[in-house]
Amino acid sequence: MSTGVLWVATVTPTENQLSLLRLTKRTRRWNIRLNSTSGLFVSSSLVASPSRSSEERVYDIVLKQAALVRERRIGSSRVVENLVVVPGNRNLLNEAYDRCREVCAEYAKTFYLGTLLMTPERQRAIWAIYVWCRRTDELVDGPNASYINSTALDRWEKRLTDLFEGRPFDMYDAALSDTVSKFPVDIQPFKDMIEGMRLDLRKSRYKTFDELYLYCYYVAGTVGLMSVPVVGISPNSKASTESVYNAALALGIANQLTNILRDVGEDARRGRIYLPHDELELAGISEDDIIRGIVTDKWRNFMKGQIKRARMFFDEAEKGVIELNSASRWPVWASLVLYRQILDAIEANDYNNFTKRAYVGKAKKLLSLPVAYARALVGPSKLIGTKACENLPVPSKSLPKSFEVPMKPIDA
Ligand SMILES: CC(C)=CCC/C(C)=C/CC/C(C)=C/CC/C(C)=C/[C@@H]1[C@@H](COP(=O)(O)OP(=O)(O)O)[C@]1(C)CC/C=C(\C)CC/C=C(\C)CCC=C(C)C
Ligand SMILES: [Mn+2]
Repeated sequence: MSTGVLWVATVTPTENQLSLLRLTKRTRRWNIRLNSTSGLFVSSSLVASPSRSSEERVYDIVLKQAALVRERRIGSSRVVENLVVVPGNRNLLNEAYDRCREVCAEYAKTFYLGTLLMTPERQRAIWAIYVWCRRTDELVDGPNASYINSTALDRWEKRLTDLFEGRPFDMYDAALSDTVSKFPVDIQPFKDMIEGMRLDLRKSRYKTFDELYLYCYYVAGTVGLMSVPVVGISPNSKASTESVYNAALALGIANQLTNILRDVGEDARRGRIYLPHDELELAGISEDDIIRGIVTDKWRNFMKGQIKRARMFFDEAEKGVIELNSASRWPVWASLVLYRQILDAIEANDYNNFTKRAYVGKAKKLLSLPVAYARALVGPSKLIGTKACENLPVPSKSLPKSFEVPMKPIDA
């Protein structure tokens, strides 16, 4: 493959040829699509699905997750068979969480640092969720990936159901089993992440942004939905639960779009293109151009549009971070600020994401932490979204406005 060749096109597009991004409230939430007026791009989501767009379908899941948590139908009442906390088990559980901490500290150093500000119960829970996500991703991306098929993923899902029912298979599962018994975390986003891995096994091209959006939800938006019940919503928040979940989903999507844009060359070498084919076509970029890895003005312009879209998802996510519990805001801000900087790094590399890895240097990372900290000092002040729950006749005791306190003491 002729990688590393930098070719600069002589044609410079005018500003109005660059993609514009629009925020429409068609479905009560954002519908980010590339503008068709320039002739470079079309809206992909509606072209692809004559029925309901992925955004609409995913939004239904968001609503359901928010409702489940509001009604407190998940989490605290679950029966945990094998994890009845007797004195001996408490040590085992501590050890299980400790292993999760080690994995997190090893694989996600900066993020791990951020979690240290959270309450001990929350950090342990986030480590356990992190480890499960990392292991799930490793199934299809790790050293044993070539042995993984849908049957293996079915087995992994069976293990997931078991651990949610209090029958963990190993130590890491035991930590998560304990976490999901203490925090109102639902199984659906976990199942959906496995679905994303299934999709990854059978699909290597995405026709439209609508298709890509669904993939991003599966592998990353789900992380946002899993995390909110643990990081918790501030007791001072006046925002609706849905709007916070929506922001969390947006953060996952933004992170994954960023991942994709950073790894275009690497993914293409693995035979995968996670970019909307219709948008590539309209930009005049062929698959072959991507495989050959040539940076042209067409490519730069295409990338500008994609980066702009990813940033809009980050902006959407920002609105929700301020609504989170004070102690959880710092790690979330830190992860948001650091990930978003990868987009700056792609720009700094003159959009050569074929052969140059966009990364945030150590110094920049360290500088970002106090920035994130300062941002985390700002808590909820304004209303975001509609307060749908306000009109519901719910007894106040059963409606946790925040999850400041875990459902029951961790080692009780
Ligand atoms: C209101 C509001 C904004 C709340 C915040 C909600 C929240 C905490 C969201 C977290 C979002 C987040 C960190 C998403 C991760 C998205 C991601 C990068 C997914 C990656 C998928 C596959 O990627 P790919 O294979 O293409 O790339 P790699 O080369 O493999 O990287 C993942 C790798 C899936 C697995 C995800 C993880 C291992 C990360 C899991 C992280 C957590 C559970 C911690 C989140 C918590 C905090 C406090 C940031
Ligand atoms: Mn991966």
